[in-house]
Amino acid sequence: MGSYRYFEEYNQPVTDSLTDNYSSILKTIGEDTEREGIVKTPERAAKAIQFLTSGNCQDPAEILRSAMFKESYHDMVIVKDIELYSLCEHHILPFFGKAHIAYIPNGHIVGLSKIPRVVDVFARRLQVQERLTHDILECINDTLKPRGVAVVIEASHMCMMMRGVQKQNSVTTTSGFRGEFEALQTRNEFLKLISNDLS
Ligand SMILES: Nc1nc2c(ncn2[C@@H]2O[C@H](COP(=O)(O)OP(=O)(O)OP(=O)(O)O)[C@@H](O)[C@H]2O)c(=O)[nH]1
Ligand SMILES: [Zn+2]
Repeated sequence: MGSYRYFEEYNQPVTDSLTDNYSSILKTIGEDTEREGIVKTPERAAKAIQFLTSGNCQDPAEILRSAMFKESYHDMVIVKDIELYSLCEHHILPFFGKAHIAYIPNGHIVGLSKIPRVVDVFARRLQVQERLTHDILECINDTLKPRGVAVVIEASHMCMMMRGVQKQNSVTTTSGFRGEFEALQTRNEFLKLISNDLS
């Protein structure tokens, strides 16, 4: 691990406050908060939601800057099939899927693991898929200043599956392109490579 500090500990006053709130939610939906299986649930949920929103207090640009290396390689770098789990800001229900990210270096490459870490920082916030896509795109563009950057996210939304419209198989795709990926040929090369079509 580089010098950057990732999520390590829960904030006790925040945990206490969330625990009280989850306890009243459970009572409101008719649960007995003293029964064995549930007695510790408010605290567990308090910790879970802190972890799932921990990206709010992390700086993704700092993560990238912590592992940027001077290098003359100037062809496409693709990290694909990065699994992501986020929470939709409308229902606080999960959406999950994959991110595919590419950039074309402009004097600097970045430590490969830092790309999924940036995805996690933006995913661990209340999000919509469109903003998540652009957050990742702009962060890599502004920090690494590559010749181009591309982000594609494919995700399923639990708020459309477990409730509401109840569609189990729909997948939402969002994308963003900057710099050299705005040219059709480069963009198509990236899209072909992430589609597993290597012919
Ligand atoms: N654009 C976008 N919409 C999202 C995302 N996540 C959830 N939504 C949508 O947010 C919308 C909120 O609409 P509302 O009509 O206020 O909420 P609702 O009554 O719960 O809507 P239904 O889900 O249709 O029952 C819904 O259409 C959701 O499908 C996202 O990442 N991007
Ligand atoms: Zn939702």
